[in-house]
Amino acid sequence: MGTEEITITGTTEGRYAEVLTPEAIAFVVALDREFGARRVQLLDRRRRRRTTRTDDLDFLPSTAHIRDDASWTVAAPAPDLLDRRVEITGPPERKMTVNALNSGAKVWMADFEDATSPTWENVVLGQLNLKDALDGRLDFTTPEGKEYRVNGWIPTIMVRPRGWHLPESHLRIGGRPVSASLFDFGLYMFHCAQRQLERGSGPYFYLPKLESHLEARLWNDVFRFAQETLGIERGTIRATVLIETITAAFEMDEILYELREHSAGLNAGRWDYLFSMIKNRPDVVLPERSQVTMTTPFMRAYTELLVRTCHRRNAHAIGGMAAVVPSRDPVAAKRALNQVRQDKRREVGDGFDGSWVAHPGLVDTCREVFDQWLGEEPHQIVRKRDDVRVTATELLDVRALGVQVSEVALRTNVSVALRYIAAWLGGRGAVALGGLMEDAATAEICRTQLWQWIHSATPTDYGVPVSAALVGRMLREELDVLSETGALDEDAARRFGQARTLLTVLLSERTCPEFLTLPAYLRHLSSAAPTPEPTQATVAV
Ligand SMILES: CC(=O)SCCNC(=O)CCNC(=O)[C@H](O)C(C)(C)COP(=O)(O)OP(=O)(O)OC[C@H]1O[C@@H](n2cnc3c(N)ncnc32)[C@H](O)[C@@H]1OP(=O)(O)O
Ligand SMILES: O=CC(=O)O
Ligand SMILES: [Mg+2]
Repeated sequence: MGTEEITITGTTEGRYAEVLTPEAIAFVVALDREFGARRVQLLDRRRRRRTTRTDDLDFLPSTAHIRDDASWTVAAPAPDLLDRRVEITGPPERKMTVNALNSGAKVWMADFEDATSPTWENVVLGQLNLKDALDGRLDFTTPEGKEYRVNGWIPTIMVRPRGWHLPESHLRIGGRPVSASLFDFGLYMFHCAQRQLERGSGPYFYLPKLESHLEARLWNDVFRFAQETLGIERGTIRATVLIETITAAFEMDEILYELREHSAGLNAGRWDYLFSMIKNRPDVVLPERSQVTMTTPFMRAYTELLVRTCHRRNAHAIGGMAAVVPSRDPVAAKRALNQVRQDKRREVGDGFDGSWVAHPGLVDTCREVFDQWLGEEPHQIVRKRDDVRVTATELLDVRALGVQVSEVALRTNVSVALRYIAAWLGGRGAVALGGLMEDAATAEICRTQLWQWIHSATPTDYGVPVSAALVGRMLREELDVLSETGALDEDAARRFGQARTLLTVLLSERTCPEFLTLPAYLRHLSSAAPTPEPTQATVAV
């Protein structure tokens, strides 16, 4: 232990060096040495659980005592996480960081997961932007002369590290890539925890894509270790876990329990949840995205259970993303605001304490809805929702949705998956397509639906079943339209070509591939030449 060579492949020069200091790298390496093996075991457990399951999912008998025990609660909220009525999310790209900090939201979630394409540049400079924001050094002027300045008050910052499934291949210990979660978490803790504490806030996190309470336990142990190593009082870190996998929905109480000394509640990560549902129930074909709304019984069961579980443990329940973005066309913009308003009204009525928006233009709408309901109260945790009773059958009830796929739906999934992957390969992890916010979670839905429709030969509304050949033809047509209209320069054409190949491979697998971001990262980003030219640095730690 401790003698393997530490290598960084990727630029470490210029302002990168302010993030990649030997001490910061040593901290990430220490985290990975301590917890890397457990992460690998848990990923293995995920695989075994998925491939060996014969019965339907259910609440765990072994943890019934935790669910039945009414006496425990999570830690009291940190003062600046008491009122979370509107949270904006987005990648910590420099301009968007300024805009998010000026958005007027209560919380900004700086996202290294669904909204970020994990190029070396994005993940390291994202950390730099966070550090600069806390040092008051974020202001800049574009070459066109537009000034970006952070106004006085800024939202509470929460950081979402990448999920347990992803490696960070640019930092290796003895040739083995470190965990991307520990890389993102470790760099932020190292550089920003103390800075946050000095301004009266703290190191706060969102934890994505957990599949079990054992993964929450791992995070809790990571938190303890980090606090102890950095000399920060135990219980300072706060973390909100996204419930966005079907297996985690059965372990909400257990996840809160594992993290209770650091917990800041749960969030309903609806898009990944839908993705997880499609992956875990390949036999049950879901209709197109727009038809599976939050009032669909199995989605409603999940959010109702989430609110009840959180409030019973004095924890915040945070709502999800209405994935529309305001358009420049006034009619479409009004429609988008109405859609967001309706979504937030449902959430606040159900008991959520706050919710997410994807765009600064939606902050006011979300706040108005919550203001109207909450008034001066910071949250509604007193509403215990004892009326809610949700069974395993209700969580899994996707039977009633038997389908026929329309040509429009099929083409939309093809187009969104292709365009999103191409954008991601070019370094953009979130894009607006057809008035909708598309990120890794929504693109995964498109991609897994295509897989599911092909593999179950789902009937279409124009008489032929969905097949690989049909999807292949649509992919070609989509690319033809793009090149005929001159939309693709040489670089974009290359990325679209890579996206098409990747998508074709993913759709032809016999079992539905776990994630698109993992093979995409390993094929295209992990050794991609960063700008400026890569250096091979060996760091002494
Ligand atoms: C399923 C989930 O996990 S949801 C959470 C993860 N996903 C996200 O966080 C997505 C966040 N949203 C975004 O990334 C963006 O809104 C996009 C990509 C969808 C659309 O962005 P754009 O195409 O730039 O939209 P638009 O042109 O309307 O933006 C107007 C301005 O608002 C800014 N802006 C838009 N969204 C955001 C945001 N979320 N945070 C900060 N600034 C934003 C833009 O940078 C732009 O700034 P400028 O006027 O200074 O140039
Ligand atoms: O992360 C959020 C989601 O909906 O997925
Ligand atoms: Mg998600």
